[in-house]
This record gives sequence, structure tokens and C-alpha cells, in this order.
Amino acid sequence: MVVPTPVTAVSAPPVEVVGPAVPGAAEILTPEALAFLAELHRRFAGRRADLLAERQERRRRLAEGGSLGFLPETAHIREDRDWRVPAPAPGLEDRRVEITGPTDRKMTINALNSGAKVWLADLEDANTPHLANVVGGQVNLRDAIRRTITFTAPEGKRYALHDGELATIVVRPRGWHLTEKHLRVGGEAMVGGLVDFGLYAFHNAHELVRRGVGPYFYLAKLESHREARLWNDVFTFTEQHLGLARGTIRATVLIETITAAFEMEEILFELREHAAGLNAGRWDYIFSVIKNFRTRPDFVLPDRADVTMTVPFMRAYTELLVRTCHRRGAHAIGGMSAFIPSKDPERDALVDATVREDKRREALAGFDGSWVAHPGMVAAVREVFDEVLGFMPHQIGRQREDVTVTPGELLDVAATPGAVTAAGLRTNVAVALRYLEAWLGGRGAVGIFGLMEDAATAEICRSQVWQWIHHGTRLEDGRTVTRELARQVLEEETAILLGEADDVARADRIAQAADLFTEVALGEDYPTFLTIPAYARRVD
Ligand SMILES: CC(=O)SCCNC(=O)CCNC(=O)[C@H](O)C(C)(C)COP(=O)(O)OP(=O)(O)OC[C@H]1O[C@@H](n2cnc3c(N)ncnc32)[C@H](O)[C@@H]1OP(=O)(O)O
Ligand SMILES: O=CC(=O)O
Ligand SMILES: [Mg+2]
Repeated sequence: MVVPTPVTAVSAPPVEVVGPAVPGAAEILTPEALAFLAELHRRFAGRRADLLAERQERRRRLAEGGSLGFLPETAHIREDRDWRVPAPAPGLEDRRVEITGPTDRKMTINALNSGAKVWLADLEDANTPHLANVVGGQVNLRDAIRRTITFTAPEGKRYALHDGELATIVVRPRGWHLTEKHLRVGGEAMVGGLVDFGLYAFHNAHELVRRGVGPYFYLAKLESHREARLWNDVFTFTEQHLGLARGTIRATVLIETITAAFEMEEILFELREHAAGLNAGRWDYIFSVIKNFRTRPDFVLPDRADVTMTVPFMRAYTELLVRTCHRRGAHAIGGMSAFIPSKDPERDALVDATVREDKRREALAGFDGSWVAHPGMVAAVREVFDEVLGFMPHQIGRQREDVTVTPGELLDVAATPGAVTAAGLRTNVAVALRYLEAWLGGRGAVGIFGLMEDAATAEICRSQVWQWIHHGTRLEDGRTVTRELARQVLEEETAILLGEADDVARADRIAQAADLFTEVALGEDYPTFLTIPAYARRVD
């Protein structure tokens, strides 16, 4: 393997670190690491801004009645039967169970020990980007890779990595839409995803390679193949700059926007030697469908609980994903069942059966593995995939030539059965409120009413409320969803939550969360991501 000479010339302006002093900053935000981030910013921040402007333009066209289709200008990529992504990188051959979760110290250890093949170390949907979380996550990742990580819980329980097989680490940096306001170049906030990616690669790439794996990433919330091209250029530059062999970095892309669903082949093609697979990010996908078509009456969805993976538009997208991946030699990874264990045996039996059914359907459709949100689900999902994969590490060889998916099928939201109910409205308000309160407090993933909730699921909740108000949707009980009705439910749910608050700080966060919910769900305007106003409002 030819390893190129590192590129050492760094000409970018210095990075200013603003914000609170946080543990680990001196080890992570070193002058050399910041110089690397500055170089990433100088080379790529402008292109990211252009791509965000393109997103806005496309959303405007869709809001005005435009539609989506497979791109005529990239037909040659789809029609060329010959290109393939590379063989799986070391540690990514068998991905039958992947656990996701935040990068706090205890969960890092628990995830790596969980028996899952891969750990998605989440700096995105499951993370509040407090500077302490951004830096602390990097400290924990660094120590995990070097196997020095330990933790003692306040009650005295000690945590350490076990001696057996650990999950392969795949880091999910923030999506292109988010900034990192604590790191600034020329007064401008840096790009959140480049900060997460850059710090991880800078501190760990060589150590990972030395240990026989590599810097691996999940790419979130991409909206087009041009956004994948930008990531590919970031990877190629980083490999040159750090002196890594080309193709050392690998990325699995979440297909979790409706626009990306029309560009799956192109996204794999753009990433070329860096491509590892695609994942069906179901929750953001539903959010993206609502967001992009929120003003169109034929795109009004029923209660969130009715939007299952078997409704026509969701089935069409997952079938197309498996077909695309296997045609190109890439892993197809399933999404997250939000059910988590509860310690109530009766409910847990139901959770186990529900998750198994979801994963069995994925395995039979051809997925090569899937996600779990909790260590308690690893064994069940492994069993389900073992039944289908046996001793094979994956089923990439299984072609889905039988699948043909049309644009009309991807967009057939109107065929989703179900109703909009008063209970569905209340659940959306209560979940979003509770989630926002947790997020403001630094926890980007929480269990609420027996389900895992994170930024993606909270986006669905607030977007449905906005959409139902916008369309004056009729509830099953005959009432109409109005701003006044939603506000009344919000007030009631806020009062319930305040009743659970045991300190002033929490009560203050609940008030802020209610205010934030009003902004992202009850306004005339529709903010494109709830995390943007949330981050602007308060994140230390
Ligand atoms: C839409 C998407 O993007 S999905 C991907 C992003 N979302 C996520 O990654 C969410 C992942 N899951 C989680 O964060 C957690 O499971 C939660 C927050 C939902 C629930 O966590 P908890 O309230 O701690 O659950 P619970 O009390 O049952 O946990 C039991 C143990 O499992 C651990 N645990 C739970 N989930 C995880 C996880 N995902 N990774 C590692 N450890 C975990 C807990 O730390 C706890 O450990 P302990 O017994 O040593 O104290
Ligand atoms: O990131 C995953 C999703 O479902 O959203
Ligand atoms: Mg997501």
C-alpha cells in the first residue's frame, strides 16, 4: 500500500476558541488540531455554504408545487452497470448489529462492550453540542480507541472495556446545517461537521490504522450527491494531509432525506473508494418528507405511530436502498426501531417481539444489518440476522433485481393509512416538549413513554403539529387542529412537566422548551431544523 507524504503547509488563519472552559480542551483543541480544522474550514466552508443555498432553493421549488424525480443529468451513473464500491474495510465486513448512542464516558464503554459489531458514536441526532459534549466526546473516543477508557459512576460502579471483541467505532459528525459557535475563524462560526470529523481524524486516524481498522464515519442528513462530493473531497484532502493511504477513510451515508432517496446511486458513486454503504435513517426521512411537502394537502401524514416501515412510501424507499447497495457492492443497513426495554417484563416481551418483527422484515428484504438503540436489544437483533445470514458476514451478493421503484411510489404519502387523533396531537406536543427540555440540559437522546427519542423523532413531532395546523386538519373526534388548540395542549403538557420538576434549573429549561416549541411548531414560519434555534438560544 502506497502511503502518500503528508502535506504540511498550513496557511489558514487561526481559530479562536470562545465559550466556557471545559475538561479535556487542552488535549483536544491543541494548536495543531486547530490548525487542521482551520485548513478544513478554509478549503470547504464556502462550498458548504453554497450547498446550503442550493437546499433552500430546492425547498422553495417544492413548496411552490415542484416535484422530485431521478436526475436526468446523472442517468449515465445509474445506467453504467460496471462500477462498484470497494470491498468492506477491516472491521466493517460484518455489520449485522450496530448500536448507536451518545459519546458520554459510560455509554461509550457500554456500547463497545455490548456485543454489537459496530458502535455508531453519535455526535448528531443523539447529541446536544454543548462544548463540554463536543470536547468530552472526543476525549472519550480517543481513550476508547487506545483502550484506556474507564469510568466510575457516582454510586461507585466501575466501568472498563472487556477483553473480548469490541464494536468497531463509526463516528457520526453533525450534518452540514449545523455550526460550531465556540470555534471561530475570522469571527465566523466553524462548520459543526468539519469540527467533529476533523478532531476525530486528526487525533485518531493513525492510531486506528495501527490497530488494523480506520477512521470510519456515518454521514447524516445529506440532501444531494453534491453534498456527498464535498465529503469525498474532505476525505481525500484529509488522507493527503495526514499521510493516510487513499481509501483509508470510509463512510456510510444515511439516506434520511427525500431528496437523497432520488440520488442513492450518485451518492455512492461520489464517495467512490470511501463508500461503505447506505443506511435507511427512517426517522429523519419521515421528517424530511413532511418538511419538504408541508404545504401540500396530499402529504399530510396521520399520527406518527401510524407511519410504520410497511406503509407504501417507506417500503418503496427501503426496497430501493437495498437494491442500490447490493448492485454496487455496498452494505445496506437498516434503521432504528425506537422501542427500548423498560424493566416491566410484560412490556419488555412486547418490545422484544416488536423489534424482532421489524428486524426480521429488514433481514428478509436483504439488509445486511440493522441498528439498536439499547444494549438490551443487541442479542435479539443478532439472533434475527443470524437466522438469515448464518455464517456469511453479509448478504451483499443477494441482488434485488426484482425491485423497481418509481418516483410516484417514493412520493405516495397519500396511501398511508391511519388517522390524526387528539391523542396523537398530545403525544407529539408532550414528546417534543420533553425532548427539548432534555436537549437544552445537554442530553440529546432520552427515553420518553417507552421510546427512544432524539433530534430526528422530535423533528417529526413538531413538524406534524405545524403541518396539521397549517392544513386545519380534522381530528378523528371531529375537532380541527388550530393554533389555539395546539397552544392549549402545550400549556397543559407544560404544567404536567413543571409538576415533575425538582429544581429551579429544570423549571427554567421547561419554560425555555415551551417557548422553543412555540417557535418551531406554532409559528407561521417553519424553521428548517429545530436544533438551529435551539442552539442559538442556549447551548454553553
Ligand atoms: C433516529 C436516530 O438517529 S437513532 C440514533 C440516535 N439515537 C440514539 O443513539 C439513542 C441511543 N439510545 C440511548 O441514548 C439510550 O438508550 C436512551 C437515552 C434512549 C435510554 O437510556 P437509559 O435511560 O440510560 O436507559 P436504561 O436505564 O434502560 O439503560 C440501561 C443501561 O444501558 C445503557 N445504555 C442504554 N442505551 C445505551 C446505548 N445506546 N449505548 C450504550 N449504553 C446504553 C445505559 O447507560 C445503562 O447502563 P448502566 O446499567 O451501566 O447504568
Ligand atoms: O438517523 C437516523 C434516523 O432515523 O433519523
Ligand atoms: Mg437521523
